[in-house]
Amino acid sequence: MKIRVENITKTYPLPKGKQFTVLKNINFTINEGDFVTILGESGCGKSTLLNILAGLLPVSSGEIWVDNKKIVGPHPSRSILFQQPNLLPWLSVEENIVFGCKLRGEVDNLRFRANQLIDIMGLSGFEKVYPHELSLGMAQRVCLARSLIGHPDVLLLDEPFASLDTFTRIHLQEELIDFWQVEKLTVIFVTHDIDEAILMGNKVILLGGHPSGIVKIFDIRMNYPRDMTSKIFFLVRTSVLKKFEEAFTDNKNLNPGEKE
Ligand SMILES: Nc1ncnc2c1ncn2[C@@H]1O[C@H](COP(=O)(O)OP(=O)(O)OP(=O)(O)O)[C@@H](O)[C@H]1O
Repeated sequence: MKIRVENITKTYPLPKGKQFTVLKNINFTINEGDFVTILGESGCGKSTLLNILAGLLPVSSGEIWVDNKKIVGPHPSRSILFQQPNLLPWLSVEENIVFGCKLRGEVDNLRFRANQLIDIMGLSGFEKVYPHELSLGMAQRVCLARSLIGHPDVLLLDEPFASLDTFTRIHLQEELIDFWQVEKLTVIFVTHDIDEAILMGNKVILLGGHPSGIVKIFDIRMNYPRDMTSKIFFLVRTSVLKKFEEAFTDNKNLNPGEKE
């Protein structure tokens, strides 16, 4: 399964007939099994791009293809995880995890799969617990389990660990990498954290400019698990930062809030 993003532009309507173009002429390809991180400064349109890939937002122009099918809306084969946990408060941990599958009637092996994920996510013993009794990190693990239970082909994550403490974040980053390697998922992960982008992605798509375009796509050829203190990590980080600074300098005369 291959995702082709062909020349997409996204313009938001503003009051008084004005428009704001956030993304312009975006082209890239994601291969099956890639772990792609989308990196860029706050407000550059990362969430917009992810929501478009999820089929939750329409493009203004351009097309996105999954194999030979055009994305025209959301689909269970593309699962999305947001920054803040969004569990249903009246359902327990296990009920939250299986909720979407039950709704779609995908009940084969559901309990087995739920138990597997509960185990992998370190939630054993918390199956009957309700969301208000969970820490933020645990709630996000439940959301991750919920987004994985339907065997999605593509997992889309919007800064999923940004609000977590350092230790929980490191733990969940490791778990996600392990899961991606075992299940051979395609992952698209939005972050504004350069270290997280390089730590996790085999490809880093750097966004920049106003409106945002692709500054560069980096192939990160480092083995997993990656070591942030290694020399190679430092060198990759430096080259990503350099590109980001070049893009920023190229655009510095533009007003970041420029509206059309
Ligand atoms: N519905 C909307 N209408 C108008 N403008 C919007 C809308 N949604 C987002 N924007 C604007 O589009 C730009 C990009 O927003 P987006 O949330 O995609 O950026 P981001 O890179 O994900 O930011 P962050 O890292 O802070 O989450 C911002 O300037 C935002 O204000």
